[in-house]
Amino acid sequence: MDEGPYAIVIGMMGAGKTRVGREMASMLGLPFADADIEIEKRIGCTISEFFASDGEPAFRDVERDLIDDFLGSFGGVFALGGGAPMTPAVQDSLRGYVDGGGKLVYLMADPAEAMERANRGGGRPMLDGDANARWKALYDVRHPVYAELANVVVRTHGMTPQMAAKRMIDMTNERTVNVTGAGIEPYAVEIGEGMLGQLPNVLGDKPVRVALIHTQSVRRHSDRARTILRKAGYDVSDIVIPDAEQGKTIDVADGIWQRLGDEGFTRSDAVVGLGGGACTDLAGFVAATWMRGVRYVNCPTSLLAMVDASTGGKTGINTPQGKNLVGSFYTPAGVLADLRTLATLPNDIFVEGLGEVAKSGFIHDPEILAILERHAGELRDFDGADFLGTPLEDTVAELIERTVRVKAYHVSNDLREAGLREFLNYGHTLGHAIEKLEHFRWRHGNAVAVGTVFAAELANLTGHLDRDVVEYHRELLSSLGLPVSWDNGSFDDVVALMHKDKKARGNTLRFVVLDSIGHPVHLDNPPMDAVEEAFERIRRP
Ligand SMILES: NC(=O)c1ccc[n+]([C@@H]2O[C@H](COP(=O)([O-])OP(=O)(O)OC[C@H]3O[C@@H](n4cnc5c(N)ncnc54)[C@H](O)[C@@H]3O)[C@@H](O)[C@H]2O)c1
Ligand SMILES: O=C(O)C(=O)C[C@@H](O)[C@H](O)[C@H](O)COP(=O)(O)O
Repeated sequence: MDEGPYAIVIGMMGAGKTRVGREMASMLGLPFADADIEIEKRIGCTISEFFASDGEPAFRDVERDLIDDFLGSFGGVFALGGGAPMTPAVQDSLRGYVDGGGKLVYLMADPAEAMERANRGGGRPMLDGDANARWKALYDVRHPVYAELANVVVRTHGMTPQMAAKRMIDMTNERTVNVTGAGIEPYAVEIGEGMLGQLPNVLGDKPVRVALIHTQSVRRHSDRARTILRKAGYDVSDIVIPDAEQGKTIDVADGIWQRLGDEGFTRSDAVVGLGGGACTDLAGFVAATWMRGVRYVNCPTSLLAMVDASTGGKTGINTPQGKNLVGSFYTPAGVLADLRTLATLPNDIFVEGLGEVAKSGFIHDPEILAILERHAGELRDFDGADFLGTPLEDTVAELIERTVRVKAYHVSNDLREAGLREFLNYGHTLGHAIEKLEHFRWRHGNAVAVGTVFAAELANLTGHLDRDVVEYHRELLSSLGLPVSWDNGSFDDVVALMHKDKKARGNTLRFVVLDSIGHPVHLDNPPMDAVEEAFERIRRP
């Protein structure tokens, strides 16, 4: 969300909207505004006086106008009066705010505490008479409306204002995408700071032993996960695998099967994969195969794993012949994308992940492309050490959520890749060949980026795509620091590898190309001279 309040706080009188909202704003270094205070400035008297002179309907009109003004122009934390969300026009505005990515926080205090605070000092026209009875009656009417409108609910019982503000910040950073569909046990992809803390909730109480599979490079995060798991009472086996594609092999899987056997892992035990996409692919493969399938949770720590690899249940390993040639569709019990892990992610690996983000924009969500365009410079200069708590974190969280939504849409409708899901493979037909020919020294997201330019060229040569969209691929990807050309292999070698692509059928090569942005189509068996010419075009820098 680029414009409008960072967060809007709603809730009952006395819930602490002003106190906690102000605290939250100050922690974030943002301005704070309270609608009631702003209204008093606008009407030139107290709200009680205005109620007495003009009545509640006139007050609600002023309130509605002011809220609309602030929705369009105020960038901080905005607390509304308790009755504001009851006005239908305000409800419409708040729904629009949430639909546009806004965070509408329902601050829920303990009723006794809230009543006591609401009564303190008087001056609340809505509580005239028996204040507690009035508060309760209002609560009965307002609570369902608040709960329906808000996309974040924060319970503050027993918390200091500082604790509640911190909780609001953590919760407003959380985003959830649900994956459902035929053949899928529904699960959630939870995105936000501190998500690793949810591991015990997602694993549940059936597993006694948990295999925590990770690489050395994410030790800091796996240490945290191990502590969380041990505190929750699990018997944790810490399993370190070789980094990146070296971990996606049958030998590594075999080593883990041996350990699981030696350590008495049963069918009710579980696997946690914590790391980049290579690690989550391997961990998922182990989970899918151990005793024909045990529960597993993915904790992606790279951008690419957060936006793509951790969701959808494609698990697998490479073989000497090619990429991901052995594996299964096996759905995780949950995905916890803890943004804190990005603090250690090197710049080049973050940028690589943007390749899959852009792919999802090209095939399905043009708003992703618009966000990438608007923030290209900041994204290209990503520095994990200086990332958390910045506006860039919010941008990245939105990109992750949107990209996971694209993935969830395709996976939910076609888990086993009978057709629709193949669109997620945009750019991969050449991309996987490049990775293999480069002996995996080229990163996956970089290879996919070049692969999307190749697919765009092929679409242009076969009459699907206008030239300017091909050039748009090059411009956008280059602006993000991604490669758009590759010249380190022969056409014959590339074609031989393309025949091993999982979209190929018999001797037929199959590609995903675009008709226009957001409209992918299948392209089966295109003329080989067009494939070769598209390849020639991506060889030129
Ligand atoms: N299953 C799927 O649907 C799917 C989708 C896309 C990609 N993939 C697979 O994912 C892999 C690519 O994923 P990737 O780009 O994450 O590569 P990767 O797993 O090789 O990770 C990249 C590097 O970053 C390191 N790293 C990861 N998180 C880190 C962190 N927070 N701090 C420091 N270092 C960190 C890793 O150890 C590794 O060295 C490929 O094998 C690809 O085939 C699978
Ligand atoms: O989830 C999918 O389906 C994808 O194709 C997502 C791809 O981005 C991803 O790289 C996937 O691992 C490729 O799968 P493969 O079947 O082509 O090996």
